[in-house]
Amino acid sequence: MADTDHCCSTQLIDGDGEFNVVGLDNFMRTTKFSNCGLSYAVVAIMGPQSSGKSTLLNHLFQTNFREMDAYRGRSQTTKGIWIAHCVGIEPFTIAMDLEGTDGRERGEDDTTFEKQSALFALAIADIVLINMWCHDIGREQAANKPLLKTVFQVMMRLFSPRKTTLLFVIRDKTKTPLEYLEPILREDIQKIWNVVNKPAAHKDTPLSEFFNVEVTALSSYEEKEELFKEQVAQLRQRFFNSIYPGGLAGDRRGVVPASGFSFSAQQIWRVIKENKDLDLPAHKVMVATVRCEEIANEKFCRLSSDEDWLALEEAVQSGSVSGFGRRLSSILETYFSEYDSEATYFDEDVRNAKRKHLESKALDLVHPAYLNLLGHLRFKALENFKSRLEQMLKEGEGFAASGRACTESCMHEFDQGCADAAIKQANWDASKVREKLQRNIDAHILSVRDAKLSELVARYEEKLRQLLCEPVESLFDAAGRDTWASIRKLLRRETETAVLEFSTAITSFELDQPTIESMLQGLRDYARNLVVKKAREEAGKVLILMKDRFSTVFSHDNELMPRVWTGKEDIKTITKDARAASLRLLAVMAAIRLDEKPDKIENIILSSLMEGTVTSPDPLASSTWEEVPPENTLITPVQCKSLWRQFKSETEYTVTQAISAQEAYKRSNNWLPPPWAIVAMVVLGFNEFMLLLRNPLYLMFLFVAFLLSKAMWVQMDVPGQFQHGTLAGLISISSRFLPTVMNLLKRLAEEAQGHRTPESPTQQQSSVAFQSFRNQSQLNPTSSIAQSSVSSNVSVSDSSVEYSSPNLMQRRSTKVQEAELSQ
Ligand SMILES: Nc1nc2c(ncn2[C@@H]2O[C@H](COP(=O)(O)OP(=O)(O)OP(=O)(O)O)[C@@H](O)[C@H]2O)c(=O)[nH]1
Repeated sequence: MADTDHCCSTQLIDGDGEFNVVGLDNFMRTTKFSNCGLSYAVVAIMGPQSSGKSTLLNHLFQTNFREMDAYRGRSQTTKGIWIAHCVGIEPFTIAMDLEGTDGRERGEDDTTFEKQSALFALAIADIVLINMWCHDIGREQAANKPLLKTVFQVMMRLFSPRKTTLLFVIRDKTKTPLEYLEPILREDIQKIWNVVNKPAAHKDTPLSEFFNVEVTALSSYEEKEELFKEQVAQLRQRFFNSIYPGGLAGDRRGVVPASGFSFSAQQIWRVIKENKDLDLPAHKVMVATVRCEEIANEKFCRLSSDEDWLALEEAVQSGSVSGFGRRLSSILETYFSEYDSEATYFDEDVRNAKRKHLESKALDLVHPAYLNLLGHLRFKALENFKSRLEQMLKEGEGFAASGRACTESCMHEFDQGCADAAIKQANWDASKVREKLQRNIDAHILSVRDAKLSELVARYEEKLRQLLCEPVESLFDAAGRDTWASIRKLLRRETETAVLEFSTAITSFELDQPTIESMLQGLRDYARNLVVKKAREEAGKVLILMKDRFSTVFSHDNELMPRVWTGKEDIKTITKDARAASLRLLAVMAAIRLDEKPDKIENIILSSLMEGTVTSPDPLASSTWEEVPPENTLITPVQCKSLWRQFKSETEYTVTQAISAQEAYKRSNNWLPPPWAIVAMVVLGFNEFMLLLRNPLYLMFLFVAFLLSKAMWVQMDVPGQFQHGTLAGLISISSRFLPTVMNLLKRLAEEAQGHRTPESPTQQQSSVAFQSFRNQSQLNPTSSIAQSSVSSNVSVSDSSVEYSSPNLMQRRSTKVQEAELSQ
């Protein structure tokens, strides 16, 4: 199919009824017809074949429709329907040249091209020129009669006619003036209208309801060409501003916007060809629907690939973007307003519905970026909150006040960010993200608060631990009647001080009263548990403590001086006292008495174990103490009993040792021979005694020997050495002094012989050792005594050393040494 047979005209529908979509689109593009909106008019011409239709259009609108060559005779030249742009006429006007009618009636068959094209022209055109020969007016067999009948009949098939202007152009007018011709023509038209079959709804509808009838007459183009052109030029003027009120098509209805013209024309022709009724209002809605959708889709596609939008979307991926809302609003506005301007002339309801759809799609497209941005804003606000809170807390601000201030500032910043991100086209709701931020902030505050409070609690717990543990341990070490009272007092004092300080420290957290109470109670419980734990620890080593107590009492006198078992001591009483002291310690350790409730544990223990009072039933044959709840019991009565047995068996050795030491001491002090031996010595040695008295040299020798013996006696602590038995004493003394004495005697012998030989290295060493010992003795006269005292005490408390812990041993040794040194 040829698109453009003439340079400016386009075949819209060919002789076979094929619609030239490409040609029409090309026409619309080249003439920029699509941009005309509603400001355009369509002028169609119909009439008998070779009645000069193309000639008239060409002269009227400066178009170039093909005309018949007059010299080649009358034959049909125009096939199908052609269109052309009427250059120079405002508004944009399209001329439509229809194939000529053949002047014969074809019955009621609507499928002929003649009727189809007539219906198409009536549905599309605002003005229809009916070309007719002047001599046909008033004639019964006029060629235009079937044409008019066709026009009126098809008009009935349009549900809502467009009020088309029918401009009757009388060709080859005679001298008869138009004033005479027009009424005859109108009468002819009315007659035809009257006989046309009309639907019941339009039975009495006047012609004027459907048509504006205008009549004009032109002289013959062939015979009076100049006059013809003059009249055509005048007629042309009537097509200027034809669509405005008062114009040829001033009261037209149901115009399809120019951008929908192509689609509309195609659809109309399709419906006509399918021989269906042409519901113009429905068609208009359909055209609007299709076109608005097309426009909306096109806008959406362009928005999706808009460079500004893509840049914005990318920027939002990596962080917050300032001015997001303003920039996005502007981008969206561009496409929405383009849609509005392009769809403005389409059916309002359809247009609005499609706009909403476009908005919804566009907003769906950009909404993720908005959410992304809100995510950044939320993250940023939360991070700012964290750092600000930390800073304020570092500066010493109160916790709750800092939390409030930081929350307020960060939420305000977030709100500002949201306002900046908001777009004009939608009322996006940031409240969910805001709530999430608030939740995040609250959770952070809570976690920081918990951490700070835990830190504070730990600090006070550590403080309590330091204030309570050692003093409590020390009180247990010195366990006595007042131990638990002292512990209670200590616990109360330190706990209340700590609680007071702690409650002041947590004021800035502005906690609710129940929480404060629970925390303070927690601290009190902690302190109490510390003491309980310590008490359990000490109770766990009660046997050692008892033995330690026993040793302390047993091995020291009332002035805490180490005992020397001289034989005068009442070991039985001392043992009893020491055991009683140990049992009192056991009684102290047997139960926790933090609640100041009196009990009879000490009485029970002392009477049952110490005094051996037998009562029935045995108060110690139980696993609970009377008046003491099980959780406060540290050592059950039964355990006390078994501990006592173990204690007694383990301390027995100490007592035995003490008795042995006492007997040894007695033996070592009783060194004089028996009286009968002394008498025998005096009787038998009388002569020798007298010899000594008579010889002063012997007397002097005896005196010197006595002094030396005495010195050695004292120096070597001979009685002390013999405390452990005679043999041990002899070995100890001989091992210490024999080499020295031997050397001394050797030297004396050598000197007596007068042979002074050089000293051997061994002799030199011995001499130096002897000298050092003497010096030491002179410098620290007590050291040897102290040494011997310590060794004696260690021997007494052997058993206690065996069971005591190292520090206890050290403590004991130190105590003993100190006491001895001060002595
Ligand atoms: N008598 C007379 N002849 C005319 C007039 N105008 C044009 N013609 C002649 O009529 C013949 C047909 O002219 P067209 O303009 O081709 O007529 P048409 O109606 O377009 O023809 P089809 O499209 O084939 O139906 C030509 O030879 C014209 O010169 C006129 O006003 N009077």
